Amino acid sequence: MVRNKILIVGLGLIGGSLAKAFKKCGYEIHAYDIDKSAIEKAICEGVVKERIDDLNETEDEYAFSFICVPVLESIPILGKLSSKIKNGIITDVGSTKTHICKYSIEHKIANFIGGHPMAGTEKIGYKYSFDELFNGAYYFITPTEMNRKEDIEKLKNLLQSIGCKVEEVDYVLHDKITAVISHLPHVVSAGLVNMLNSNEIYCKFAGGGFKDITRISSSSPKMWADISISNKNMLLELIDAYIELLKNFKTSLKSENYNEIFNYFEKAKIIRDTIVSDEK
Ligand SMILES: NC(=O)c1ccc[n+]([C@@H]2O[C@H](COP(=O)([O-])OP(=O)(O)OC[C@H]3O[C@@H](n4cnc5c(N)ncnc54)[C@H](O)[C@@H]3O)[C@@H](O)[C@H]2O)c1
Ligand SMILES: O=C(O)C(=O)C[C@]1(C(=O)O)C=C[C@@H](O)C=C1
Repeated sequence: MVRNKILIVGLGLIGGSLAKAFKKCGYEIHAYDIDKSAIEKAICEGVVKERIDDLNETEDEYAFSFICVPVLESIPILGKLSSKIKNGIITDVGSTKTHICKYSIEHKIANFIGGHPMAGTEKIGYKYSFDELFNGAYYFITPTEMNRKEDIEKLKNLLQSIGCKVEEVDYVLHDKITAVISHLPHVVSAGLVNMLNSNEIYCKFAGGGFKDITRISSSSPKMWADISISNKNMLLELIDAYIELLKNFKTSLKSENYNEIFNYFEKAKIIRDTIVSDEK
């Protein structure tokens, strides 16, 4: 294992941004992607040193290997990598953690530690990646009983070196938190856009408010289909709770209960203003 070598599998928005941030810190980056053009671009830019053509041939030479592909693709890749990489730490960036952590426990992959940066954009692919994406962002890691304390510390140190605020959390709790603050909002945002049904008049006049609440609907459909399936049970519960909330609003509106309607908006304003004022 070489201390300064990092393997990135999936050189898209997140993998590319990690590669750029680690390269800036002096690491040598090797990368694998089914889209070879992304890697060729990164080699031309001097971000990636070497393209890996076949994961089955991966050498056990990386201090860290990051799996940065859509979540349903991540598990077979972890299977392949873990049969080759025995010394370095393997981690991922997937938006859900239960599936992959359970897989690592069932297959006794003690050098795998789940991870997930709470930073991203609605853009897709390496060309939109940038080295500052994770600077100042929360980054969940979801260690399990199997992991060695020193590996957890090594991963934390690496992530802190690129500016992340690392939070250790249980993988089931992780999927609950992200279902509330990320997965349901993406389902709702896409729903609002789908309500327009490509109607020309609605699309023409959609203004700032609509664009703000639906920015994230320009994200990768593959990434969000994978996340939805992977966090199905949490998401189903939340969709029920959200429908209930809308039903209550509907009842207040039908009866023109002004106080209830006012409270619905006031409560939201108070909570959101707190979240936004906490941002640095
Ligand atoms: N975009 C975000 O805001 C965000 C934030 C945090 C975490 N994530 C997670 O990061 C991961 C990657 O998302 P992204 O936004 O970088 O997506 P992306 O589409 O920009 O990049 C994914 C890359 O993986 C490659 N890829 C896909 N399947 C592959 C396979 N089987 N083998 C090798 N390469 C493959 C694609 O060619 C692409 O280059 C996802 O698991 C997502 O849940 C995304
Ligand atoms: O800012 C965005 O575009 C995002 O959607 C980023 C976002 C999020 O929902 O906050 C998306 C998925 C991730 O797993 C983490 C971050």
